[in-house]
Amino acid sequence: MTRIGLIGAGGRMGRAIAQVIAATPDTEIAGGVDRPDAGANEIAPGLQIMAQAAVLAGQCDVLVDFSSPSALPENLAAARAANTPIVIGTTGLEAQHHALIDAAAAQVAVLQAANTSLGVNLIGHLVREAAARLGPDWDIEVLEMHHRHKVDAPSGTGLFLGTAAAAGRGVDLDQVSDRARDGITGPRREGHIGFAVMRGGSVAGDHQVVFAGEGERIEIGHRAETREIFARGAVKAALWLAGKPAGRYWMTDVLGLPR
Ligand SMILES: NC(=O)C1=CN([C@@H]2O[C@H](COP(=O)(O)OP(=O)(O)OC[C@H]3O[C@@H](n4cnc5c(N)ncnc54)[C@H](O)[C@@H]3O)[C@@H](O)[C@H]2O)C=CC1
Ligand SMILES: O=C(O)C1=N[C@H](C(=O)O)C[C@H](O)C1
Repeated sequence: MTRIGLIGAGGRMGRAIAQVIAATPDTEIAGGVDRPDAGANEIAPGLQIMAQAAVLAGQCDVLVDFSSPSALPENLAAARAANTPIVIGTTGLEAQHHALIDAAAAQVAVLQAANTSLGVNLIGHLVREAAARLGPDWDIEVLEMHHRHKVDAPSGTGLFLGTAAAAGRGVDLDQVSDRARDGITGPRREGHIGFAVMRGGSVAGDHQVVFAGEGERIEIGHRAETREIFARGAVKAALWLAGKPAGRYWMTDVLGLPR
């Protein structure tokens, strides 16, 4: 039996993951953590949501964190103190968060993934391949749309796909990223990777990478029809990570895809 501790348990993903755990053999919810003021009381009948990740970390085999970037330092500290592996699905992470993840991964198993679905991780590979094979005269744009409640932009997945495209070209995304265009922008900057963001309704997550050449266009995309696909991937990742030695792992390791 693998006991999973859920951080962000009262949120949309926390609740979706709890449902997948309940339907997965030999897996159970050890408990859940959320902000005391979030208004969520029970993660499942009789299983109270608690406030401290440090307590939960000592009661489970693996932590799964879909909460907020501001919670990450405390969650990583809890994982380290209890020597409990942790899956991080939270997005909106910045350089300082990745530095904390790297430091934690020296001591405990950490898997961070902006998107835990099979489909997105597969297209990440296809995008890198396409970018590597197409010349610099093919302009690359990343488009994404999400539900009206999403708080970070571009999405973690959009940035993951942009990073894959940049890696295919052998460049650093930070050096070539165009995140916002407004007003008299001037012509497109050669070699840059653009991002366009839409928010509205209940969209679970749409992503498209467009390679625009002279007279033709290639589009590699993915549409999430339900957040259950992320929840299934998160549980799969947790079961894979439980018991692993310290290190930084990737969703591609779980899915048997090239890194
Ligand atoms: N990796 C993936 O495949 C996916 C990642 N996400 C990401 O997961 C995160 C959560 O998404 P949703 O569930 O839609 O958001 P949500 O807002 O519904 O849930 C987040 C939960 O975390 C809780 N939380 C916030 N700060 C906390 C803290 N300091 N300690 C404990 N709990 C805290 C909130 O109270 C809330 O209940 C976002 O960053 C989102 O982008 C979402 C879907 C898929
Ligand atoms: O907030 C969401 O909902 C999602 N967030 C992740 C992201 O930022 O890429 C993954 C998925 O697209 C849904």
